[in-house]
Amino acid sequence: MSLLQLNKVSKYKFDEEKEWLFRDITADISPEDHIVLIGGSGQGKSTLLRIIARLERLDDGGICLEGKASKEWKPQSWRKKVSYVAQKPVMLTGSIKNNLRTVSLLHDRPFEEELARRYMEAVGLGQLDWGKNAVDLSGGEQQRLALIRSLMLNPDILLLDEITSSLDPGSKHAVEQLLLEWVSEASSPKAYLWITHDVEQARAISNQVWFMAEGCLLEKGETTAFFEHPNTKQAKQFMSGLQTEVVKHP
Ligand SMILES: Nc1ncnc2c1ncn2[C@@H]1O[C@H](COP(=O)(O)OP(=O)(O)OP(=O)(O)O)[C@@H](O)[C@H]1O
Repeated sequence: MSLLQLNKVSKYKFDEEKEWLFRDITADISPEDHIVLIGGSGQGKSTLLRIIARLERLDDGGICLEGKASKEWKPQSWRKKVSYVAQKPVMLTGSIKNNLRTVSLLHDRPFEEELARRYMEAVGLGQLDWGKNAVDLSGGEQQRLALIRSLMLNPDILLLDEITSSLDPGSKHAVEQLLLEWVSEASSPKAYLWITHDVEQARAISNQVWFMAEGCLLEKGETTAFFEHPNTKQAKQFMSGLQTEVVKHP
């Protein structure tokens, strides 16, 4: 059963007249899909995530959630079910507590303080004073707070844009563990679509891979199969580039 469908989703580059950034992306997200979205820089991965989050418009094609076209959904109802965590987190004004509460209140959900404390502890933010101004947090602390804000909404699909890019290895591992627990302990199935450039992370946290190259979704497949036997020469080249990087920067 598919939860979200992308049907020929296409986007123009914004600085090039009528040149496609990507074209005809057709794919499904099912309730228990844990997908990593990988590909070279500038392929449009973040743009695709922002389109799915309805923060940017598409130029062609369509998206359905629960079988209903996006234009039939109010943006707020959509965002209760599909929550986006940006690579560069945007903090709401005021305290950490205000950040944790506001999103729940905006979406008509009660604020579950106990749960917020458990999530904060799980990602190593248990010691923070909730009265502290959120904009004064470090980049890595803001990334984790933004993630927890989204988890508090209990969405069906999380869209995660390189959310561990500013984190030390221990904090990165803690975030991965929290997300794995979140999907395994939830009372209803949870999906995520996670952009990462970290192959080890991709293998650890996904059961599906989407690979973007040459302006399209060139490969989709089960994680182990993709990493062991990529089908396209572009995916093989991409993976060998990553291995060279690992050798250069062990
Ligand atoms: N709204 C937009 N419309 C069209 N083009 C965009 C838009 N936003 C970004 N771009 C351009 O598209 C390209 C891809 O950007 P994007 O950040 O989506 O790629 P990415 O695959 O996520 O890259 P990276 O892995 O480096 O983060 C960039 O050249 C950017 O300038």
